[in-house]
Amino acid sequence: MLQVRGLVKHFGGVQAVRGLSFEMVPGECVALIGPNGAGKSTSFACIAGQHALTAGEVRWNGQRIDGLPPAQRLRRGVARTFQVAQTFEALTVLQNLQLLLARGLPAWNRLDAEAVAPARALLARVGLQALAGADVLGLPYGAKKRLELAMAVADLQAGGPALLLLDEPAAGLAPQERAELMQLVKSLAAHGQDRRRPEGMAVLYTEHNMDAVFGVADRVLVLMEGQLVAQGTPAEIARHETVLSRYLGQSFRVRAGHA
Ligand SMILES: Nc1ncnc2c1ncn2[C@@H]1O[C@H](COP(=O)(O)OP(=O)(O)OP(=O)(O)O)[C@@H](O)[C@H]1O
Repeated sequence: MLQVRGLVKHFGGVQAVRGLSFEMVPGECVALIGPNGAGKSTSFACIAGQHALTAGEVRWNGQRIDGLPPAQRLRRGVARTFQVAQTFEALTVLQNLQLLLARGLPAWNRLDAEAVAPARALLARVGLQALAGADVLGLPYGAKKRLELAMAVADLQAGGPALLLLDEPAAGLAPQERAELMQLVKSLAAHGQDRRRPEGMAVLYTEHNMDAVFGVADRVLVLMEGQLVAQGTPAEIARHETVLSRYLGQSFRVRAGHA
């Protein structure tokens, strides 16, 4: 279980996050939304370990993870994607994944034998099997976003409860590609990457595009001015007066499917 308690983050005099608390469990897909400057990125970065907290704590399975370096967070089953894919562009899609699964360059010589089967399985899971041999450099943007996701999941191969943190996973995608990628995200939350995680994984993502929230997330957290003003199912959030009047607006209220 992820437990965020009383998370506060100040940048000098700027109170970016002012006491955020929530919990989530594996199998849940939770979206963190809110207007520009609401504190989404800062909250995400605090949970993902990029920023030290001003106050509060972040626990995963009962243990504090705020302040832990990335390698230790990964060992506890906490991985994240970055908006800009951190790939080796001169290598193929398959080689990038093999490299991650073999845990780094010193293992390069034994890559083929040990990591090719899990790398291929993961590529199939994210719908990239046809591009396994393609160089990352020339990959279409949508495929890069899928590879980004696969690489974050590859970090979680060890098994055990997993938390996947996704920073705007579908940013920059056209509507059809966005919808397909978000269904993949939802499926990873519900079912995990393979049979070793039947309970699924906890997936927390930030998002600006409401199509990637409603119809995808199990639960939505709405931040405004650094505070959680609402949380609930998409249907509850779509009816929430404060959220509608201060963020989503009248046009959202009347759009078919969201009301
Ligand atoms: N590194 C920083 N130094 C100083 N102030 C910052 C820093 N990062 C964020 N802030 C401020 O903290 C507040 C929250 O910003 P944050 O980027 O977390 O909001 P957001 O909800 O992610 O916004 P957006 O949707 O525009 O990305 C803003 O007032 C922002 O200017």
